[in-house]
Amino acid sequence: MTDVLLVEDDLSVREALSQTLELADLTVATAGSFVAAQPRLTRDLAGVVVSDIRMPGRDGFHLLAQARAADPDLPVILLTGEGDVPTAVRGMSEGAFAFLEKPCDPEELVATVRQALALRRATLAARRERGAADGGDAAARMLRGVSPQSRAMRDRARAVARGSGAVLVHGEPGSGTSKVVEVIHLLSPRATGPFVKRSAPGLDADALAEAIQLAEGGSLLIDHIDALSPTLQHRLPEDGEVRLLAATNLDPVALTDTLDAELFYRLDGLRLHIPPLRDRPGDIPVLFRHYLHLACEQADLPVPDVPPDMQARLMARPWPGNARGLMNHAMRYAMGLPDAESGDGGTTRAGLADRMRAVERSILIETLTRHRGQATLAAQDLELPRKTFYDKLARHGVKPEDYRRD
Ligand SMILES: Nc1ncnc2c1ncn2[C@@H]1O[C@H](COP(=O)(O)OP(=O)(O)OP(=O)(O)O)[C@@H](O)[C@H]1O
Repeated sequence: MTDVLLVEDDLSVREALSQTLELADLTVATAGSFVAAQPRLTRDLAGVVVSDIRMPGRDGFHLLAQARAADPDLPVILLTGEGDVPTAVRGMSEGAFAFLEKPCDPEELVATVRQALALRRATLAARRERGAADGGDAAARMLRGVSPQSRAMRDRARAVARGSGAVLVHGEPGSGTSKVVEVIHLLSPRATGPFVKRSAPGLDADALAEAIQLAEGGSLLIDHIDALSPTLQHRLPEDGEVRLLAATNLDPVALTDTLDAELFYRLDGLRLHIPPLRDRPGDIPVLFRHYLHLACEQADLPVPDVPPDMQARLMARPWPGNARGLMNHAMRYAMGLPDAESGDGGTTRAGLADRMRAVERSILIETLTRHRGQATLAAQDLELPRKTFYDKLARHGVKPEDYRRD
């Protein structure tokens, strides 16, 4: 398998670069021209491309265009003469992954290639995953991610679902704890029974009793179990009619402070941990693209390109809000809004009117979703007269009944 396809017409430079890469344990295939490289530029190429710009005949820009035509996600690193800023700017605007000046600093070359390769591997794994997800189970369909951690998490969810005792899912805020709990229910023999979800903060005895009744034959999720009052901890369902599934954003060790020992050990029997997104960067491009597609679909906007260098930057960020933070970021990107976290100017793909329209549409949908499709409540929430609200819905082709949940 090739890690790097190196395209360089000068034999001595080609050999020197090859050696640098091979010393870093990278597998290199070489080509002396565009024509020699062309047949290898395919969607399946498991490596990345490093190419000189100035070559007799078709140059590095032709090669970049050819690579992007074969696969827009294929990272291409271009090499140019010292101080050639206009060429570098052109290369980046045409979608190069990175630009390096010759003679290359070996460390910088290797680091850039490794970064591009990590992205390439994540892209190819995501494609395989997408192929496998069609027709897969709830874990494959609902829990996106191609990292080994995500695979292990899906397997663990399947194993936990087969059990019958209470379950504890823990992970940082926004990492997907409630989503994973839902998947566990859907994979369990109780999948045909109800799935009832209640959040511990603010839950009182009557509401809990009602939830237990509703969940008969199915599962009850108590989200943020750490906030459940001591009295209610004794009123949770016993194993039997209702399966208790709990989620928390705390470390289980901290739960011993707030949970009754008996409940703690009951939950401790089947535990599942969701690693933070920063520990599984391979999942970032997949999740980002997934949410970008959803956001564009919702706002009725064309799906923008996600250039490889942007994907690499996303992978390098710490994502304190985990999957939820990434999802918000994808929504903002879809609408061409500035990036709140990195402070850059964002994109200006759509004109102001289009972006305002997209924002309005997404606020209408979000409000309707929150009020479970009840137009009157949504209109009140947005402080709009009913008629104005309905006019806006009609203009955006949004139907309240699509958001109704009973
Ligand atoms: N692996 C994943 N694939 C697809 N979507 C995911 C994944 N993990 C999380 N999400 C999405 O991220 C968002 C946050 O997930 P969820 O609400 O389950 O997080 P949480 O840990 O319960 O957060 P909190 O406890 O802060 O409310 C949801 O919209 C969820 O669908």
